Amino acid sequence: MAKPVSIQVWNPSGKYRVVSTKSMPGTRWIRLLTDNDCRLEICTEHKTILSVDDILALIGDRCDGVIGQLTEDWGDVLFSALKRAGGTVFSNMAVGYNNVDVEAANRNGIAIGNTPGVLTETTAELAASLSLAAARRIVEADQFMRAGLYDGWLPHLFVGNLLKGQTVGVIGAGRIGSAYARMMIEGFKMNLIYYDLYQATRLENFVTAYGQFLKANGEEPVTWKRAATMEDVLREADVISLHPVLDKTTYHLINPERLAIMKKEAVLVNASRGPVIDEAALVEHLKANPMFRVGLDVFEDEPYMKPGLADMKNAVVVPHIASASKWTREGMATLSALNVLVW
Ligand SMILES: NC(=O)c1ccc[n+]([C@@H]2O[C@H](COP(=O)([O-])OP(=O)(O)OC[C@H]3O[C@@H](n4cnc5c(N)ncnc54)[C@H](O)[C@@H]3O)[C@@H](O)[C@H]2O)c1
Ligand SMILES: O=C(O)[C@H](O)CO
Repeated sequence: MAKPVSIQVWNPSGKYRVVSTKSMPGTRWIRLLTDNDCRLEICTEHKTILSVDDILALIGDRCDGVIGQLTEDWGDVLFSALKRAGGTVFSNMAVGYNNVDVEAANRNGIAIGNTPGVLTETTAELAASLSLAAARRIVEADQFMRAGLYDGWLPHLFVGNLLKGQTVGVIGAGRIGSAYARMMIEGFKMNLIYYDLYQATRLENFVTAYGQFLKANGEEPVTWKRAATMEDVLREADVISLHPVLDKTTYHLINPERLAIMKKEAVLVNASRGPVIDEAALVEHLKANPMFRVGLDVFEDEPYMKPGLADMKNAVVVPHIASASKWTREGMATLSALNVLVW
């Protein structure tokens, strides 16, 4: 028997019972559900990551739909419990759904929702921020100032990488990868090399048109190249940002062999999913190559970092905040509620 978990109830007399495993930003999502005859139960347990048992207790004997989080393990146990409780929908408050066993959901007749689009620009902006922070050593320099170590301008102090005219590499040129590429191209006049299973035609057309615009204005045009292999991107790019989905084709996509072919002074950014990088191998690479820098929003064993990573000055690390703007998080919450309602 699962232990009961604490909840807050909205619209207690609502016909449909919807559970949200976390409180989410804004109030629009709550209004959407309560206006549509849902009794909403929001888990208020002081625990960052809920266990399968906690969620089983939340689902209980009768539940029409659940809004859940990327930190939860949505597999057969939860989907069959939701089905037994009369549920038809699980809405993941994230675009990435590697925490969801889609086959198990299908077997149990549960529809799945995710939240693409509303987080594209916010996530791309964080990837761009990490690119700059790593290239220009912002965090190291900030720590140096706060430690009272600055005693005057010096020619060698925190020398980093210039982006203008360099090559930005994107692996996974979908919504976020393409938005990030545009930011780096428009903002810093970088040339693009990308690898994806599919052609990013709109992105290519944008770079072509922007290159023509620059040329017409007497500036060096930017260029694009679709790489035949991921290795081509790793070899050629000065800044590489990872934006693929996490699945078995992208697990440890960055491994020791691929790290070894990257430029010694390259910047590597990951705002996709932690396991896309072999993080232990990355720590070794950072130790051996002090001019190689990374910006990481995601980690292989979240919330933990692999031993040694926190000590590396050439790593900028933030706690999975790429989609954390107010507008986006409220949008994700709204979309999560709508995904429940359409079912
Ligand atoms: N850090 C965060 O907070 C955060 C926020 C949003 C999204 N994400 C992650 O970013 C991912 C991408 O989101 P999106 O909205 O751009 O999705 P998307 O589906 O638009 O883009 C993913 C791209 O990856 C490509 N891809 C798939 N397998 C590949 C492979 N083996 N090699 C190269 N490319 C491959 C796809 O073809 C697609 O173009 C999500 O799945 C999620 O895991 C993380
Ligand atoms: O996949 C996602 O949406 C992120 O990791 C959180 O926004």
